[in-house]
Amino acid sequence: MSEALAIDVTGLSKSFGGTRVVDDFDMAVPPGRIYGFLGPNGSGKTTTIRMMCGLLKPDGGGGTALGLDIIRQSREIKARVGYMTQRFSLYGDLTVRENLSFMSRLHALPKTRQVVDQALEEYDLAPRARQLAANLSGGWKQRLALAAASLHQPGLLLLDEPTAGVDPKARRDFWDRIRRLARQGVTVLVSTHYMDEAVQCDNIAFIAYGRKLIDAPAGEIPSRIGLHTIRIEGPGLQPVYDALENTKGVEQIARFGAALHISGRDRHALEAAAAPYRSRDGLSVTEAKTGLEEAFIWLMSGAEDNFT
Ligand SMILES: Nc1ncnc2c1ncn2[C@@H]1O[C@H](COP(=O)(O)OP(=O)(O)OP(=O)(O)O)[C@@H](O)[C@H]1O
Repeated sequence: MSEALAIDVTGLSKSFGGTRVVDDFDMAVPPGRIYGFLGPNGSGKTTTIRMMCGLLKPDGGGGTALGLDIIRQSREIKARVGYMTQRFSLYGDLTVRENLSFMSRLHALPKTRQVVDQALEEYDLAPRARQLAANLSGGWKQRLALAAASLHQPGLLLLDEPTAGVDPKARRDFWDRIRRLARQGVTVLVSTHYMDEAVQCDNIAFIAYGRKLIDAPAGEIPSRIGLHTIRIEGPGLQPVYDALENTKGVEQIARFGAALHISGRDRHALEAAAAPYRSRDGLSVTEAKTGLEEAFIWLMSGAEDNFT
């Protein structure tokens, strides 16, 4: 069935200088999915993504990307991958049009002018066609980078923290475009540290110290971990924070604006920890839905405890 999957890899491993940075990694991604990769710095997200797309040879394991063997057919896969990094990787001293024309030639696309005109139109870049790329704002730079990365109509799009430092509206526009590409069948792999990028993904793989700790639809992650959360809201929360930090049943405590979110896997112990505050004047104690953010903070600190 591997033809039907955009990515189908098993047992991938990679070491650098004797240190194993990816260990026994499996993944199956259907086409048209937006897959987010989260995890601490240096946990192996980029290395994993690069191996899955034939950009880096694994030491062990194997599989297919777009139905092609990631080791033997890496050259063919590379031609069908679009790559966008968080750094602006185009030429600042070329215009928007010149950058796209350059990319078109790099991919040896027929009818460069037509392809470039179409991309300028599709990405609303036509009014800026003659502007130097260096002079574009952050949001427009990312839009140009996405237009350039998808010019050759790749089946796989790799995004490395694509909207870092971009304003909220430009982020929203950017993600609308990513979803449009996914609807057209493009499989998107995103490595990110940003919660607002993570929530845009269909599935999320959480990677720590080279191992995949969870791989699930974004909405299912909190329940898969089995984390419960209680919200305590009101004035003067610092003493409450200090007391709950060391209370049995409270595995995690985090500030959310003017509230505290306490989380733990043992619901009864968590409720018992919060109980004394229910009767405190001015405090409101309510059950809250565990969000992705709490789930990731929990996964992240668990990974630190287990692997460092
Ligand atoms: N070409 C390389 N040579 C040597 N070490 C490398 C190489 N590429 C990555 N590493 C090391 O492998 C580890 C994993 O790196 P990787 O970039 O895959 O992590 P990451 O999860 O993407 O990190 P970040 O979130 O910081 O981008 C790091 O310790 C990194 O320094």
